[in-house]
This record gives sequence, structure tokens and C-alpha cells, in this order.
Amino acid sequence: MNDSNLPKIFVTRQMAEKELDRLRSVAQVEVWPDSLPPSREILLQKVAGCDAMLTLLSDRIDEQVLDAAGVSLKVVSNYAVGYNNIDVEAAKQRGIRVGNTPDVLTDATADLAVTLMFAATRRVNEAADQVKNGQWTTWEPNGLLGKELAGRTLGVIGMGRIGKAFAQRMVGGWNMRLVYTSRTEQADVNGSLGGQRVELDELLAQSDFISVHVALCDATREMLNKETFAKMKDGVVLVNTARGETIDQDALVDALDSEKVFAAGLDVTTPEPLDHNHPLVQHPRTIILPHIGSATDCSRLAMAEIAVDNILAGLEGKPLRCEVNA
Ligand SMILES: NC(=O)C1=CN([C@@H]2O[C@H](COP(=O)(O)OP(=O)(O)OC[C@H]3O[C@@H](n4cnc5c(N)ncnc54)[C@H](O)[C@@H]3O)[C@@H](O)[C@H]2O)C=CC1
Ligand SMILES: O=C(O)C(=O)CO
Repeated sequence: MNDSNLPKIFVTRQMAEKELDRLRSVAQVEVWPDSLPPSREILLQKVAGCDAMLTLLSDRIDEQVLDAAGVSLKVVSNYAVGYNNIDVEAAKQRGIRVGNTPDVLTDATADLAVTLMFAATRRVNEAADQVKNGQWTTWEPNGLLGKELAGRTLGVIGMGRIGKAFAQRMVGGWNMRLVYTSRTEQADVNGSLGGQRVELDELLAQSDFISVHVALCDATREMLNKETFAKMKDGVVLVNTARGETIDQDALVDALDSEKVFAAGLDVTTPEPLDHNHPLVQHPRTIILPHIGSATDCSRLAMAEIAVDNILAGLEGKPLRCEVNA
């Protein structure tokens, strides 16, 4: 078949070659070669006439991009479980399928949330910096005191796949009491983990440690803000591996300064990257990572496999392996 008759796919970043080769066997594939995302202008040019796009969470796929692609576009496959970067409703109106990559990154992301919880709670950044900068002088009874998690109350905001995997680790490993928010009751969490579903205000009032796992949408944007921080216990530890936009960062800086929040561990911020001079990055009681929740070899390969399967199904007009709003 003449190459020009093959479907056209734009992939916005390099990823597992083995998976990209599966696309190349059925389509003309252009992979954006740079380590930084394509600019908006380039994205709009590159998608013109595409049948499919393989996108990252850093690519904003809105009506303008969908329209720039035109009527040939059948599928947008996001290389992420979160799809807040895509206007799913606009895609649906145009008959374009949207895919994501759930499950295969759940353990990796839950593991990172545990890592952040302990690193923040035990002030690992601050302590390691003292050693690295030659500031550690002696062992002392009151030096670098953190908190203990065992037996305390854990609040999980958003009991989806990752929230549940995180809660299993924390409740099982450190015998924590669990409260959580969820749009629906989670019988398995109540049963096997002794969890109690509560309203957000109740969770804030009861929790010693809080971890955010909700999807980002209008209802969850800046759900942690000046008012909600005020409802937390004094000295709470906060972790976020969901999306930066769920937290009002100025309010978090104030809460850290006043020690309402003892420490925070964030894998996600607004924007990404956050300027290294931002007060959150420079604060001694924060640990901020460059959005590495799913960054394990297994997870990233499995995500590429699903993202490619989603495109192949979408090109054939079939339901996707993992379809958003299916
Ligand atoms: N840091 C990282 O590298 C990673 C971050 N993530 C983030 O974690 C999020 C959760 O992932 P999963 O657990 O796999 O997704 P999930 O769909 O299983 O869980 C999402 C949770 O958010 C809740 N939710 C959705 N809309 C809501 C609303 N309007 N109000 C209240 N709650 C709402 C859902 O009920 C569900 O409990 C993703 O959406 C993504 O943003 C996911 C993977 C890696
Ligand atoms: O999958 C996601 O939603 C991420 O944030 C990165 O894996």
C-alpha cells in the first residue's frame, strides 16, 4: 500500500520503540523527537489530518487541537491514567474516542505515595541536606524530630485504584485507622481495611496524615485551600500524587509556615516544573518530586502497550482496551 494511504498518527514524545513499531506497521507515524513537549503552535500543525494522536499529560488537547486535527481524527490515546489534559466532552461530541492507561501504574504510584509520606514525616530532605552541606554537627535528643505513623489516623481523599492501593499499604503495614472520601461507599475498604467513608470536613478534622488521590476536575480543583486547611488538625502531614491543581499552593505555603501542616510530600505541582525558587520548593519541610509516580520500567512499558492498543482499536473503529467515558 502507498504510504500516503496509511492512517497518520502523531506521537507527542519518544517512548518504548517496541510499542511504537506496532504503530509503524499499520500507519505513518511521526514521533516528536525533543525531550520537551511540542509547543502549542507545533502541536496544532502536527495534528492536522491525523487519524490518531498519542498524547502525554503535558499536552493540552482541547477543542482547538481537535479541530486542527479535523474530521479524520478517530482516537486520542493518553499515555496516563489521568485525562484532565483532554476535553473529553468535546472529543465525544466529535465522535473521537479517548483512551487512558489505568491499573498498570497503580502499584508504582501507591509506592511513591508511601515514599513521600515517610520522607515528609521523617524530614528526610532536611536531614540529608544537613549531611550533604556539612551542617550536621552531632547526634542530639531534639534534633530533626519527625512523627510516627503507626496507630494514627490516615485520611485518603479519593478512594479509587491508587487511593485503595495506598491505603492497603499504610493500614496493613502501619496499622493505621482509615477514613476516606469517595463518591460511593467502598464495601471492600470498609471490610478488609476497616475504613470509614466520611465527608471531606470530617476527614480533615480527624486525620493526622492525608493523601490526595482524586482525579482532577472542576469539583476537585483546589479542594485543599485556605478554608479547608483551617479545618485540618494542627501538624498534619500532607501528600499529593494526584494533580497539583487539587491544592491551592499559596494556602499550602501559609499552612506550612504556620505549622498547621507539619510537612508536605508532593509528586505533582502547578505548574510542572515549579520554579525552583518557589517557596514550596525551598521550604525546609517539603519534599517535591518531578512527577515520577508511574516512573518504573514495568509501568511505563505497560502504559505504552495500552496506549498503542488503544490507538490500534480506535483506528479500526472498535472500543478501546481502556476507554474514557466508554
Ligand atoms: N503522580 C503520578 O505520576 C500519577 C498520578 N495519577 C493521578 O492519580 C489519579 C487517580 O488515579 P486512579 O486511582 O487510577 O484513578 P481512579 O479513577 O481509580 O480514582 C480517581 C478517584 O477520584 C474520584 N473522583 C473523580 N471525580 C471526582 C469528583 N468530581 N469528586 C470527587 N471525587 C472524584 C473517583 O471517584 C475516584 O475515587 C489520576 O487521575 C491522576 O491524576 C495517576 C497515576 C500516576
Ligand atoms: O498517569 C498519570 O495520570 C500520571 O500522572 C503519570 O503516570
